[in-house]
Amino acid sequence: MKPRNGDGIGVLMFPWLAHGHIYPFLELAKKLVSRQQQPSFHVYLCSSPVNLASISDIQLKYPAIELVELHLPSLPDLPPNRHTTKGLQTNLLTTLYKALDMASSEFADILARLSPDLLITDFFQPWAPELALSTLKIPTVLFMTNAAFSTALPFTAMKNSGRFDGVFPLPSNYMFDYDTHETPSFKDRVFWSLERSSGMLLVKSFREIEAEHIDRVSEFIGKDVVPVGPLVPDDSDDDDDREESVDKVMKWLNEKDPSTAVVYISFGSESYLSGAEREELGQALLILATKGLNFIWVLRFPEGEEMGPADALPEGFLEAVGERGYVAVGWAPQRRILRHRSVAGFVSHCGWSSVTEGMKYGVPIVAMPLQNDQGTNARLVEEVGVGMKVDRIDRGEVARVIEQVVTGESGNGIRVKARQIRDCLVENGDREIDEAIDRLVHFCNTFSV
Ligand SMILES: C[C@@H]1O[C@H](OP(=O)(O)OP(=O)(O)OC[C@H]2O[C@@H](n3ccc(=O)[nH]c3=O)[C@H](O)[C@@H]2O)[C@H](O)[C@H](O)[C@H]1O
Repeated sequence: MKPRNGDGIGVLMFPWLAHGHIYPFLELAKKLVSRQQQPSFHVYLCSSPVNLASISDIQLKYPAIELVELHLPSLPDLPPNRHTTKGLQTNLLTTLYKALDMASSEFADILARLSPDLLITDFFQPWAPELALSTLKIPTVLFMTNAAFSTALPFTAMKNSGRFDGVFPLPSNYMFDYDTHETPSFKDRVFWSLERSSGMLLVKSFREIEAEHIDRVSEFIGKDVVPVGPLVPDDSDDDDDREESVDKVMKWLNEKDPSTAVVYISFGSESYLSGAEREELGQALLILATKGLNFIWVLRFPEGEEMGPADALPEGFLEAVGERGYVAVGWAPQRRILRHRSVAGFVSHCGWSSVTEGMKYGVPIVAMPLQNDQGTNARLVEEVGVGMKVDRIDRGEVARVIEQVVTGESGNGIRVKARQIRDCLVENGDREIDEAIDRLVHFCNTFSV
C-alpha cells in the first residue's frame, strides 16, 4: 500500500485514557520518529486535552510527534478535567468508557482529516479500527501496553474449558448504539479489539521473559504478535527534572550511606490502598525500620479523597521512622529512584510499566497487586523469578516478604535473577524495537484490504 504522506509513514496513535497506556504509546512514538533509515515516521498522538496537557512539551524534543485533541462530551460527574483515569474514582470508569465511545464521530473526523497510513490503537475503543478500516481502508495495529501473559490467560481458560474454538465471541459488525446497547464490558472491548487488528499486533514486552505467552496469544488470535521491548524511557528523557519535589527526594536518597538498603513503594497512577491496607503496610515498615531498613513511600489518593501523611499513616508513624523513611505525597520520580544505587527493593502494585521498569533497573519486586491485570503481572514476576507476591496485606506477611526479597538469604536467587534480566536488557539494547519497526514498515507496505 502506497504511503499516504509523501515518502514517510503517517501514524495516528490512539491510546486508552490512562497514564499507564499513554506513556508506553508515547515511548513507541519516540522510537518511530527517531528511526534513521527511510521511510521515516510522522506520529499524531490523539487523546483528551487533560491527558495531552501532561505531555505538552514533547514536541520540543520530538517535532515529528504532533498532539491531536479529542473532545469527549461532558457527562454528569465527568467534566473535561476528568477525561483521564489519573486520580479518577473507580466508580466513574464506566462513565469514562461511555464518554470516549460518544466521541467516536469526532474521532472519525480526525481520521478523515489526517488520513494516516496506519492507526495504532488500544483495547478500550474497538470502534476505532472499524471506522479506520471500513470507511478509509486504513490498516490498524493493536498495541498491547500490558503483558502478553494477561492477554493469553482468558484464551487459555476458555480453551481448557472447550469454549474457545478460535471464533471470537462477538459479531464482527457490532457498532456502538447507546439507544439499544449498554456500554460494552471490558472483556468485550478486549476481544473485539483483538479481532479488529488488521493483521499484526504489538506488545510492550520482550521474548526473554514472555516468549511462550507472546506465541500463545499469536496462536490463539491467528495474527503476528510482535514484542517492542520494555519501552522504558531513556534516562535523558526524565520528564520531572523541573520539579522541586524531585530535588527533595533525590537529596534524601543521595545522603544515604551507600550500604543502606532503601525500598521504594508505589502503586501507580490509578490504584489506591484502603485505609486498612495503609495501616498494615505502615506497621510492616515500622517493624523493618527498627531493623535498619529505609524506604520511600509514594502516597496517592483519588481526587477529592486526599489526606495528609499524618492522617493517612499509623499513629506516630512519621516520628517513629524519622530519617529512615521518606513519604512522597502524590508523585515521585520513579525511574530516577529505581536506578539509584541504594534502592534494593520495589514494593509495587505491578502495573505493567512499573514491572518493566523494575526489570530494566534490576530491582527485585515485592508484588502487592490491587486491581486489573496487576494480579497476572504479579504471577509473571514470580514465574520469571524477579520477585515475590505477598499473599495478603497484613503487617507480618508484608514485613516477611520485604525482608526476604531485599536482604534474606532465601531471596538471594531473586536478586540474582533481577540482575540477570537487567543485564540481558542492557545487552539487547534496541534490538527488539528495531525489529518491530521493520515489521511495521513491511506491514504498511504490503497491506491490502
Ligand atoms: C498498563 C496499565 O497501566 C495502569 O497504570 P498505572 O499507572 O497504575 O501503573 P503503571 O503501568 O505501573 O504505570 C505507572 C507509571 O507512572 C510512573 N510513576 C508512578 C508513580 C509515581 O509516583 N511516579 C511515577 O513516575 C511509573 O514510572 C510508571 O511509568 C495500571 O497499572 C494497569 O494495571 C496496567 O496494566
